[in-house]
Amino acid sequence: MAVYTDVSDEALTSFLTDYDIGDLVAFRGIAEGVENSNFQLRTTQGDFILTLYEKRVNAQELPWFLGLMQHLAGQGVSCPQPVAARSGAMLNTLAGRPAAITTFLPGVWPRKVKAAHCRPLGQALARLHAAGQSYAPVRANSLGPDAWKPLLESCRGQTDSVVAGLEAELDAAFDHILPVWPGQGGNPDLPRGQIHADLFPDNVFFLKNMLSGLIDFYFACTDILAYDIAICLNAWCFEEDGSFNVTFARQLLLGYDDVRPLSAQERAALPVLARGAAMRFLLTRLYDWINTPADALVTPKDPLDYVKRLRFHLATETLDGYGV
Ligand SMILES: Nc1ncnc2c1ncn2[C@@H]1O[C@H](COP(=O)(O)OP(=O)(O)OP(=O)(O)O)[C@@H](O)[C@H]1O
Ligand SMILES: N[C@@H](CCO)C(=O)O
Repeated sequence: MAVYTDVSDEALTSFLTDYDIGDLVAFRGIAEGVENSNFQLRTTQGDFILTLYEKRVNAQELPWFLGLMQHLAGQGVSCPQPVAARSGAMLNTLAGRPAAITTFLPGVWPRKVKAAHCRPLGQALARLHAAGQSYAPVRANSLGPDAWKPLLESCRGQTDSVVAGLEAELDAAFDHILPVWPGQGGNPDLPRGQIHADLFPDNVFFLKNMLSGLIDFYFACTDILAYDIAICLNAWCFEEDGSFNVTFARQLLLGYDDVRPLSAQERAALPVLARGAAMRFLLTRLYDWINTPADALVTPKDPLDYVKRLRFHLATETLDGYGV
């Protein structure tokens, strides 16, 4: 569950007096998610989401995230739109945490991914990338390649508790990613821009088989656009048994091409970007796996799923090898 910070009725009522969103009708914590505390808020004017930002979010970066969401929504991307208080501030404080209210997006995320989800996903991702081009502020990817070795270092000595030999396996895997990473030996000229960087199924809503919106922009950053596709290949195109679903991947790429055709250089970079994406999520899951106390309210996600994905990508040199 993800309500790390309790909000009292009094604190909420006082907080809402700074906003022009009507009177409170209902308020409940949202169990899903692992990063921040989220609450659903119903007022006489409609539904909203209240987010209290927790451990992994750097409060100084929140204006960048909220500004991006506002910009994307203004460009027609269906995503939560920050609601400003009467003072004009989108970011305020509640229960001692930075807090923001955003619009509520109707829809449900797919519990079981189907091929029919993947083309609209690709289209929405490409639209996000296109709309992000006119958002000038830059945020470096704090979980990019420079962060990976330090993350593994912070787990050193405990990594093999996940699976025997994992530490040595990851040390060796770096040699097949970092020296060929775009700009570090690989193609330095791949198009860059604002990327979502965490577009997993639980961040994409569908309504009556149509994609209704994207949420959770708190890992968004300025990076290689095709890296976002590589993240989606990892998050959407593997079966529970660890096998790669070529149909899903084809649909994802077709959808992306519908809106923003990938260049040959971007396609050629996808295998190494997919390795990096698998490494990034493997490492943050590994860190959480090792550092989450057994009695914590949140169940850490299994790093092994991403060990399997990484192994698959390391064994696959070119996009032809993926069958797409
Ligand atoms: N704008 C929104 N409209 C509707 N529901 C939302 C919105 N934002 C968040 N939610 C709900 O809150 C849940 C958790 O949100 P979110 O994914 O942003 O949390 P998180 O803690 O950052 O999680 P994680 O990073 O693990 O995905 C979502 O699954 C969804 O049910
Ligand atoms: N999407 C991430 C967790 C949220 O940051 C994962 O599945 O590891």
